[in-house]
Amino acid sequence: MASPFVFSVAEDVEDDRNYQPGGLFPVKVGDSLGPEGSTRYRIVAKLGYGSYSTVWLARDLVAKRTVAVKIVRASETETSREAAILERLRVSPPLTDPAVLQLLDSFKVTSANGTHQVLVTELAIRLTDVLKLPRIEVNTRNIVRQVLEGLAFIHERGVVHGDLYPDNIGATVDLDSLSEIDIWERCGPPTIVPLVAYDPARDAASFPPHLTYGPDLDGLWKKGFTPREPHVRILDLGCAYLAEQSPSPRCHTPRAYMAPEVLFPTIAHDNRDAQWDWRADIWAMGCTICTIARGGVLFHGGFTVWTRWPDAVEAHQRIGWPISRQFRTKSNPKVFYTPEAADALWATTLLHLQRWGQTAEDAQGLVALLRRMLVIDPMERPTASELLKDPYLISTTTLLNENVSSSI
Ligand SMILES: Nc1ncnc2c1ncn2[C@@H]1O[C@H](COP(=O)(O)OP(=O)(O)OP(=O)(O)O)[C@@H](O)[C@H]1O
Repeated sequence: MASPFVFSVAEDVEDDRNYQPGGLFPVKVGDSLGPEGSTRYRIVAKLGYGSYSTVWLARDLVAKRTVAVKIVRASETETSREAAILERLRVSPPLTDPAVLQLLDSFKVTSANGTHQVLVTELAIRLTDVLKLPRIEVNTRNIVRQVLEGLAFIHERGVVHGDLYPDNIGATVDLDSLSEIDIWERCGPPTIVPLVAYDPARDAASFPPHLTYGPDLDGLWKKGFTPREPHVRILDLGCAYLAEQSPSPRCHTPRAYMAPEVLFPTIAHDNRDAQWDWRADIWAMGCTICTIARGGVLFHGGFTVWTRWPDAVEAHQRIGWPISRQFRTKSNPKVFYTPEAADALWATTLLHLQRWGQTAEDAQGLVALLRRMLVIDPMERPTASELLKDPYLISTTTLLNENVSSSI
């Protein structure tokens, strides 16, 4: 469908065709919104957009803090599980730092396009971006402990995340000391593209006057609005489900992070409704930790040139035992597994970790932990709580301050 707007842009902003009944909430910088028609949250800047929402930096004028406001498409508002899941993961004092993004408020707003769920949460940016900032203390063991504490917390509350990969691991940033005026002064005006409808009769209330680009917030983050030791947050519960729900919903984890019990049936038999549970989170978190700790990307989601199997399938076979008979098909690549092949794959990870500043002892400890998580048979994978007792995490050796401010 062609864009109904004259100055249509394709990159780095939401698709303007989503501004129609059932679609996105029309909003712009400077607007205010809140529960029951209040004006509690003032929109300060664009943070991003996804398939179902736009996300904005906003100032909470009541609590005097800076928050993220996610406004969900009208068509998704009834079916979205995110508010219920975030509600379940909300903590109250004395538990204050659970490593899972915290919901602060939720309400609904109405526009010409319908009713939209609004989720007000803490502000968080990607952990991999935080680790590149100057003055940040990168303590890999501490970060691994935090992500596993977050995952244990999610699972103990009966939630399966379902979309774990490095972009969905964040860290807190604290802009509470800055008013909206401070932020505008520091960031300057946002780049905008006017939305001019071809059809003069198009309902002007169904789209904002312009599309807004996110400002470059790097300058702000560099000014020290993040704690020196990152406070990890597991993000994006949009694909999560309650463990008691059966059957499990479709798994949206990217292929490179998808557990074999989901990846094999999906690729081999186009079984897009394969069953999976918290054990698939353990696998995905293992791959995620490896990347965040700079052990490299373990499995690649792209397809090999010579089969219709993604590289990840081959690699899964290398680290595990041969995949079970039920997944073998004519186009299934040869089974590669030998203990030596598995060791070789892990030796590369070990090398990466050491190259990026970990001691041999720490790197070996981390690889041993990852090998416990990345087990082909889901029934053999430990829970996140069990993993928190791994020798790597309870080790009493002095933590090294691996201060690496260069890129990941
Ligand atoms: N709490 C937050 N703090 C800062 N930025 C955020 C926050 N939540 C979301 N964002 C930004 O908004 C973008 C879209 O958010 P999110 O992925 O939750 O939306 P979505 O509609 O569920 O998208 P999808 O399902 O396609 O990933 C993120 O990539 C991120 O850049």
